[in-house]
Amino acid sequence: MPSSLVYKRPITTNYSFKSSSTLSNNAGDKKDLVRPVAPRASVFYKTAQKYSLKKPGNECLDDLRSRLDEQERRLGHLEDNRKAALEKSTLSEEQLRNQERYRDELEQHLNKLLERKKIIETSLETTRAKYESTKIEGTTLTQSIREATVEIQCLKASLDSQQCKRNHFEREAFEQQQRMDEIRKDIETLYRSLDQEKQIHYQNEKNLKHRAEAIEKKRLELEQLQSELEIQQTHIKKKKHDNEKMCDEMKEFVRKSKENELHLEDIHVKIESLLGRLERNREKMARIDYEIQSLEKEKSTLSRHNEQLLNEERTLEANLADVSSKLDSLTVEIQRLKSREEMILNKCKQEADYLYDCLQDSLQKREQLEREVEASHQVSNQNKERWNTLQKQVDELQSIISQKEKELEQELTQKDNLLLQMEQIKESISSQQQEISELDKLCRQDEMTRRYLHNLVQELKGNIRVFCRIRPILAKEVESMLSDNVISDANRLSISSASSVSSITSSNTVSEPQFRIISSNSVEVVAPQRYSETSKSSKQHLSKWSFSFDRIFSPESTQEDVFEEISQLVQSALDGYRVCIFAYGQTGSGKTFTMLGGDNEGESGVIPKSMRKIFSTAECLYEQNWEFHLKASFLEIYNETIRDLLTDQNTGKERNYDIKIDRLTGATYVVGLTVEDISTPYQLEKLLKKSMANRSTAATRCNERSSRSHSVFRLYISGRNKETGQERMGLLNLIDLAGSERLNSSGSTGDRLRETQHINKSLSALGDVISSLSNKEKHIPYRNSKLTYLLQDSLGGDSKTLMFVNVSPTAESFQETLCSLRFAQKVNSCQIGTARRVTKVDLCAGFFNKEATM
Ligand SMILES: Nc1ncnc2c1ncn2[C@@H]1O[C@H](COP(=O)(O)OP(=O)(O)OP(=O)(O)O)[C@@H](O)[C@H]1O
Repeated sequence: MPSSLVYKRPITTNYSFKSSSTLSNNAGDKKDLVRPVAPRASVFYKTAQKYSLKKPGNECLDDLRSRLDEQERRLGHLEDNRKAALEKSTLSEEQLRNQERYRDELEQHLNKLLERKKIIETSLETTRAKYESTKIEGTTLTQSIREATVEIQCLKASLDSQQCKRNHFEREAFEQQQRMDEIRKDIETLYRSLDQEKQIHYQNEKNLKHRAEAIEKKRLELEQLQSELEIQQTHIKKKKHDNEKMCDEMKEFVRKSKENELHLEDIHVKIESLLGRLERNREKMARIDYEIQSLEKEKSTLSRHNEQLLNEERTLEANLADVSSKLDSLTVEIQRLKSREEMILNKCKQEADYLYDCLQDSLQKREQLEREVEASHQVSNQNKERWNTLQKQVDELQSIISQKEKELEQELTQKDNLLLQMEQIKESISSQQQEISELDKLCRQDEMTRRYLHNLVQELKGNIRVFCRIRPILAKEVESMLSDNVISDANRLSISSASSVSSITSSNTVSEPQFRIISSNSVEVVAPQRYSETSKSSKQHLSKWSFSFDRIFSPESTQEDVFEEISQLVQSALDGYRVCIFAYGQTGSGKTFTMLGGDNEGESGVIPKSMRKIFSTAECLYEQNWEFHLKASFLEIYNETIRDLLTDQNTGKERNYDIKIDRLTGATYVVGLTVEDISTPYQLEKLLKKSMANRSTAATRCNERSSRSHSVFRLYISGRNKETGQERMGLLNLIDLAGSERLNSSGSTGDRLRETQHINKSLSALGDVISSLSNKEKHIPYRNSKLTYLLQDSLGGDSKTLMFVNVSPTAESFQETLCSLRFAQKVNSCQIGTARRVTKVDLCAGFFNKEATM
């Protein structure tokens, strides 16, 4: 509380609120509300200070005063605000609400003040009571109290006046509120009307635009129609001849023009309605212009639009005038076309007359045609008769067809029967196939029995057999006979080939020996005259000898005949036997020819033919699951020395090949000898050529190609049955022995003599071995020669041996022929045990391993 409190006393008598209209003008009179500080009050306050009136009642009064001042200020402020609100016609509701709030607050404050006044009154009464109770206080104090009560009364009066003011203010506020509401409503209506006007304006604008667009479209349509009219005009000009079409088009055009007229009338009506609307819009726009100045611009634009529309209307009217003028011209054209149509009608009448004449002619023609039809009826009757005959033929053909169909059915049934038969045949074929397979099995069994029987036959025939082959007289031998006057006429000789003579006629028996073949195994040899004379002189009286062998081949016998007989032996080698075939005879008797063959084609000998037989049989047996492997070696024994005919290293120096015997198997083998695998006949041919090239030959007096050595071809055959597991080990020895002539007849000396001695020694050793075997001696002299030692495993009880005794038919060779035949006779009389098949022991493998490694 300030020490000098300023009290602003309100006017109690002359204070009154001015009206809102006057308030604004008398804003400066607000100062009148503040009055100078009353001297009595200051005295009161001074006395109050003096008496230290710092009591609750004084404080409240001060507080009340300050509040009253504050209220006065607020009221003044409110007054100012109200004036401002009044000045501002667009006072917001918020402000009004604030004012109302302020008014409410003021009311509340007034209520509070009244309450506090009551409180203060009560407090004053209490203080008064206190004053009275204390009595200490002076009369001034009571006076002051009275003044205070006066003051309070003043305050009450001021409060009353304030209440009056408040009521007046409230009334003013209510009136203001009412005015404000009215203003607000007016503003709202103004806004609404503005919006409506805007909408109407926009709508009018849109309508105007639409109308303008429609007018534009119509204008374009009119232009298009105009162009169409022009096109139609040109079309009419071009197609004058087509009247009907033109008329239609014209009608169409007229119709369209009428439609256009109607369209134009519609447009006129629309334009009129638009004008009415425009008028209304103008009125509206005038009203809007009156109300809103901003719409004036739009009004001007609308007026411009109106002007444009008016212009368009004028142009449309002008177009319409053009169209109407064109219509007039078109009507003129139509009239012209009508006149043309009349002309055409006249022409048509003329044509009708012409056609009538033509009709008359056609009637005449018709009568003529009717006559022709009658004639054709007659023809058709004839055709009917013909048709009937054809029908009969057709019936006959149908009967034939039905007959054929029956035949076809029969054939079909036959076909079915045949099919059934085929099925039966198929079944029988399958059964036959089964039978064939069974027969195959039987065949294999038969093959087994065949081998057994073949072996038995071989055994019955004897394990060593002798075939005698008499070679023919050679061409060169005939020439020498002629030159020597041994024979006088060459025509008596039957020449079988360029190089040989097959036979000599009986009249020639004087000078040449004769071989009279009694049967297939016996031959009678008649000595030549020369030999008979010498034998008489030497007291030998025999002139003919008979010999029996297993088979005798005449000079006419071919290589095939010979091989046919020995092929069974070759088969034995495949069956697992050891077979030994050798050719014996003097030089030039045909040993090499028999074993290897001649120079000409078709003269292949035993060795190549045996190989072919073995290959073909091996192939056949392959089907019975037999697999064969062949290996071959080729050697010669020359002067008791072994030479490898398959080696490439013939340096000229003789290498000593030793013959060994495998103790386990009894097989002989040559240590270090070449053994080659043979899988094709070509390989064998190559091998034979190579061996022939390596074979040593030397010309002798007897035969310029005489071989002076024994050649031994050994073929090792190992076979195995994949199915049964059976194994067979065969060995085929094919030996071309050296010439067996005696020393006296060969006339050899030196090296040739030594060769002959070795040959004779080995051949006599062979004879000894055979005779020992035949005599079943304990000791068989195999070791006496390299040949017998080598053939130890193939000459004996376990092997099959065949000896060819080759003889020459010449008189010069007769002595040697006799010797050979005698030797062969001895061999043929030998019985050398039973052959045994090698099945388990790998004889060939023993040969291969040892011969190849040592
Ligand atoms: N059966 C035959 N048919 C035709 N010509 C044969 C016949 N046998 C042998 N010759 C011919 O007789 C000649 C002598 O035959 P080959 O050379 O075979 O006798 P060889 O006994 O082998 O003599 P060597 O002991 O000297 O070898 C050959 O020219 C041969 O062509």
